[in-house]
Amino acid sequence: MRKIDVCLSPELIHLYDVPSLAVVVVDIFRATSCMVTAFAHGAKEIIPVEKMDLCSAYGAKGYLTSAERNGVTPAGFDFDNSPFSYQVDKVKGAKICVTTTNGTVAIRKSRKSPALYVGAFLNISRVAEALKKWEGDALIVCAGWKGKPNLEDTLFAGALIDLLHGSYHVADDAAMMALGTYKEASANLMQAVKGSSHVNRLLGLGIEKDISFCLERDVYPVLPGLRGNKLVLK
Ligand SMILES: O=C(O)[C@H](CS(=O)(=O)O)OP(=O)(O)O
Repeated sequence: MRKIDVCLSPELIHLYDVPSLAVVVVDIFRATSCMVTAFAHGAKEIIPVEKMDLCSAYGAKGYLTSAERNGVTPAGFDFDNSPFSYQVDKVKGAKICVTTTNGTVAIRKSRKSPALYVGAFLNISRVAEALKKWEGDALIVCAGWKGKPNLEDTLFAGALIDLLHGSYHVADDAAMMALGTYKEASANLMQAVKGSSHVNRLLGLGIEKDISFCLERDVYPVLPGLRGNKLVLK
């Protein structure tokens, strides 16, 4: 049977043979939740970049721009890092360039995967369907926070592995840990993330509604994936 593993932080990605694996990149709070929301509202493509000046350069070429560092958006960009900001008409048909603290770093480090998908609770069943069709092994890459693992991305990894029961074997301890953590928390994810470092940071910014929205399951049946340097709908 195929194997599925979890990379708990992009800092650990050198331990995995990414070019041979389908990869699901996840940054629940909030980059991949925003990307899924943007595609569900009609975005045509999203270019993830690591540097803010490159994001601005895409703006000069006609892209809408989204930037965030430490939860805050500097002046001069079109979107912040809230999924609610993408639920607007101007997203329809838009080409968007995005840079965030953690999520876009995880995507760049995973880009050699032959099948890279963007995952969130918002589209988790759609991602599971794609992995069921993939014929090889798979890896869930958690964006974490500045190189450290985090709870919410680990919970997503466990939830996805749970959905793939019978299709994939758990490959290693990180995947076992994610699955066990999710099973313990699944009855009330909001309760489970209370007190976690990322939730505390976001609460400090006054954005509690983002937290509960990003934990909702299967709101948007869309599957963003990487083609070249762009995320597009698969
Ligand atoms: O805006 C977010 O949710 C985070 C900000 S921070 O890293 O927690 O300060 O960025 P993301 O890249 O989406 O993790």
